[in-house]
Amino acid sequence: MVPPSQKNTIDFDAAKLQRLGFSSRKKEQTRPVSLAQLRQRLGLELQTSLDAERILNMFYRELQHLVAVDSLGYQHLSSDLRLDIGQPANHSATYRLSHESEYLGELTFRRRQRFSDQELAQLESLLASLMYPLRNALLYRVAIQSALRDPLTNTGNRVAMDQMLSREIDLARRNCQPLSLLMLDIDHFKGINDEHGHSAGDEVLKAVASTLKDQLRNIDMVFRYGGEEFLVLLSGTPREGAQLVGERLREAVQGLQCVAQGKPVKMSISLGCATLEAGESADSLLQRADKALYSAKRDGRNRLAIAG
Ligand SMILES: Nc1nc2c(ncn2[C@@H]2O[C@H](COP(=O)(O)OP(=O)(O)OP(=O)(O)O)[C@@H](O)[C@H]2O)c(=O)[nH]1
Repeated sequence: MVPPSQKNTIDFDAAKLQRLGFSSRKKEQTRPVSLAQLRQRLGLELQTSLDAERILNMFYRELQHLVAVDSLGYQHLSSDLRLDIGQPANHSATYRLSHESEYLGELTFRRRQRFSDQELAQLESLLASLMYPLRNALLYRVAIQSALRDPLTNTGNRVAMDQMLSREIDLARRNCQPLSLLMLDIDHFKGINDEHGHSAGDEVLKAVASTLKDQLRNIDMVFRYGGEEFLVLLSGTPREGAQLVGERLREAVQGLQCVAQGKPVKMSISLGCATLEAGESADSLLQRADKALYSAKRDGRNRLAIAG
């Protein structure tokens, strides 16, 4: 994604923080403050963002005024959030965070020297300032994620695909790297629905999606493009590599053993593969992949065709 022009951008967080007396300059950051002062500062500063990573980074930075720590680790697995700031060290203090029985993740402070009881008490007191901002950030993250995911297959949806595709095209151009995509469609899916029922059809969609995700390194690059159509984005991958990946996906789906109402469900996919050309738009790349998919269908299905 191209960063917004500096000229037209007001960084509200930075502007607000400077007005409140929080400068990002290193010298001022290390000046010691009292626990009460720091809690007040954190109370103001942490509410300036809804981004969990940013909030934890601010917390880590401000924390140094009172208790110097070498690193801060955080994880909230169900939000797929994991963060390590600073340098590893052997002494640690870990806290399981929760608010009104809502789990908010696990936070670990690390340091080369042991923490004294007084320091631990201070850290615990500061954690209270983190609770609400972190909880809001986690809720925001869930909302954003659900807006970008297809709930049935847990792959990216069309909106996510559009965003990711234009970002990947920009990156591929900037870094002079190849970018390929596979457009794939389940063969005779209408027949599966008709013969086994719509809910069996849904199960097939889920099974295919999870096979695609299992076979690929980066699960964020699988999108449900239409009813029974998926799109796989392969960054840094030239045509030959994409062809190999496509064949692997085709074989994996063919090998799936689904059963509906005691009867086996035969499954296969057809794929169209296209690799970004110099100066090509996202629409043109998608169209070429779609055309290739169409010719794979026309030539008998359960096969991969390469775009011209
Ligand atoms: N179960 C289920 N079916 C869906 C969903 N979305 C689309 N479909 C069905 O997918 C079928 C797609 O049928 P077609 O476009 O004719 O394609 P096809 O039968 O796969 O035939 P080919 O692509 O030519 O091999 C339609 O019957 C849709 O109703 C969904 O979310 N769940």
